[in-house]
Amino acid sequence: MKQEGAILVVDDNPDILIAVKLLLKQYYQTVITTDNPFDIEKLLKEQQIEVILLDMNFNHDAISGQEGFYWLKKIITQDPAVVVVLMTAYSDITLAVEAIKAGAADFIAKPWKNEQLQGVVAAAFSHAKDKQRVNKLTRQAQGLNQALSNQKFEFLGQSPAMQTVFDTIEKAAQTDANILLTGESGTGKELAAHAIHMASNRSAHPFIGLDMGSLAESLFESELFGHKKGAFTDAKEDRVGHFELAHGGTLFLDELANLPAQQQATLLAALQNRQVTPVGSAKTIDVDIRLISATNENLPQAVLDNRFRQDLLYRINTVEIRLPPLRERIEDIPLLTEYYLDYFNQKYKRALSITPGDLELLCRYSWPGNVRELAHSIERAVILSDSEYVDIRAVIPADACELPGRQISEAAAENNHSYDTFDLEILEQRAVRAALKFHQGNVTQAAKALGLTRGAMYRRLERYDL
Ligand SMILES: Nc1ncnc2c1ncn2[C@@H]1O[C@H](COP(=O)(O)OP(=O)(O)OP(=O)(O)O)[C@@H](O)[C@H]1O
Repeated sequence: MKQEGAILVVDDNPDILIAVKLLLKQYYQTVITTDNPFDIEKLLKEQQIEVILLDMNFNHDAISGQEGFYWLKKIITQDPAVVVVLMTAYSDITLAVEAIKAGAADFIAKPWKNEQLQGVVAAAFSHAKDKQRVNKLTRQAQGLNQALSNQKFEFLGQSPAMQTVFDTIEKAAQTDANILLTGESGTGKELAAHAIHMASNRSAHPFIGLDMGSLAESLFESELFGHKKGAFTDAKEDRVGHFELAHGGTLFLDELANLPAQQQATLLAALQNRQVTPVGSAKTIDVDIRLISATNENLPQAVLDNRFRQDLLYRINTVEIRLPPLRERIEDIPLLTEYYLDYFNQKYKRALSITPGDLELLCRYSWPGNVRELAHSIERAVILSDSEYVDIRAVIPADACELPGRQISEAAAENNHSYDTFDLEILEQRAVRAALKFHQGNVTQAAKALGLTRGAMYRRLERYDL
């Protein structure tokens, strides 16, 4: 079987070109030849070339090898990943050393034995593959660092609605299916995307997110597919696109509902072909990604309104997961409150608690900004508090505090405990411990909260060895 990849042979002698081609095409998929070194630049732009066999003298009678050095430098500047082997009829050891110092991988003297040429080309090829691998890894690592530096929270929930979400995530994560996450802003779509990635067999590879909503139209292709240096005025360096960064891993495209028609078509083509072409390059790059998309819009409606391509919707929503708004799962509010109170207590070096009355307020409020708003409200409350308790009234809208209340949300309170036992003695012991913790060891207050006299409380402390 022939090895994948391409070799370019550049020599002004047509007999040599024919001889090398006949030999190498038995082993390599693509062997290109040219007698004109001015073709090199164009050929390198048009396709991926791993190895170049380069003559050192192109003018008749030239023997210094200077031309070979000139073209060698040009090639290395244009594509540092290409491996160059220099050839000359007038070999001498000094030239060989100089060529290698100038960046050639090897040097071969004409006339050569076929086995010798084959050996040198095979070594150059494996060197080229290594270079490509290192290049790709370096570029992925840059993207990874960026992705990892984002602070991520735990993805929590104990309501039945969230249990369904977790179950679907677990099932879908094992497959390579494209997943569409829907739900209002702040319901946790990005956290869900992370959770899917971490539960998948792509978790050792990058998770790369891109917010399409904040992407300037002119940067769309460059951000997604990358660009070559000089492709447009601001392209000062080569840039790796998000598709390529996510190779082997997960690409998360957030807020993709408002893409203009042209960009929808471009995105669809990349997803269908599993290939991208950086701006300013003619070479395509194969990409292996799992796509997770997110939107807070109703995409089927957008299709009916002719704002979103139906074929793109079918491509991205193999599995659809809806993140329910927080007001549909108030059972999650106590758990989330406890988590964020802990988190911000640590962050701001405080030890604040929340009163049952304030927890009730949180459970009654409708949270239009969902969990993000809850987390921000708790952070503000921690920052503003002067006492040992957070003051929720100071951070949620005044009219929300005046709502006729259920007493502390019963659903919330009940679901905050998952019963692994109904043994009353064990439950009582846990309640006593929890009350003590809540009142920071103050026995009188804990007894009052439990509806016990101080005497009854002390008997229980003794019985449970607390
Ligand atoms: N289930 C959850 N558990 C813990 N925190 C959560 C949860 N859901 C959301 N959050 C919090 O809310 C914030 C917003 O979540 P996320 O960015 O995932 O929402 P989103 O649905 O992607 O929002 P948008 O549509 O605005 O991009 C997170 O940073 C996190 O603090």
